[in-house]
Amino acid sequence: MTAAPIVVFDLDGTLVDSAPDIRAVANAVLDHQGVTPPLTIEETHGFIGRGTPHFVKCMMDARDMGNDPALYEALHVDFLSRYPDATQLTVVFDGVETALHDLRQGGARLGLCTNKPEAAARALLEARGLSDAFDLVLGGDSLAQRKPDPEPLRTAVARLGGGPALYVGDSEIDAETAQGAGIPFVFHTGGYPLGDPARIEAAARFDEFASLPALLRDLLGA
Ligand SMILES: O=C(O)COP(=O)(O)O
Ligand SMILES: [Mg+2]
Repeated sequence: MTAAPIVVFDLDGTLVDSAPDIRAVANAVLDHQGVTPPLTIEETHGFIGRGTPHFVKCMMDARDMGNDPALYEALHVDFLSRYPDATQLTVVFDGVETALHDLRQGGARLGLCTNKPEAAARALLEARGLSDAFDLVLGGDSLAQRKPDPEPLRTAVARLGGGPALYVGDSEIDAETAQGAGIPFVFHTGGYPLGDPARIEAAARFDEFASLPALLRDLLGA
């Protein structure tokens, strides 16, 4: 019997538009320090993708807050403490639930491999009724390495039992991660790509979740 296919998803910008919640967390942290002006949504989009340590550094740079390690640490701790409660402004992209359901019905094992901290990722899945959709969740702080290091994706696939796998993401970080892990990358073009989307190499690209199950089945030859 051949192994059931594995599909691993990124979270922010791939399954959900979470930038408004991430922006709200950042602005609560800035406000607590008395720093203005708040981050714009465009700035927020540009800082998402490499996890919270990178986000907080970008935020400090953008508001000329210097690079004192103690201040960075305090801001990061504050950011992490607020993050799991920030779920109200996040919108699940149209068709995600149905696509995940279809894939499971077709026998796929589904994983989540995000740079969002695991507690915040699990809280968001819970708040949006998506917890049961995944057999495995790895966050940016679940392992010693985070994306674009391929280790979290490799680990996700191994823990899901190994075999044919695809990675679905929205940024050059995800493309690099998939390439490093030797897993075909499927590019959701409606997220936070960071670099020029035209330069992101992918086995396939999509912007409508309704088309995803058939696209993935084609790629998997299933
Ligand atoms: O938290 C981030 O910076 C990005 O999260 P993602 O890996 O789900 O896109
Ligand atoms: Mg993403």
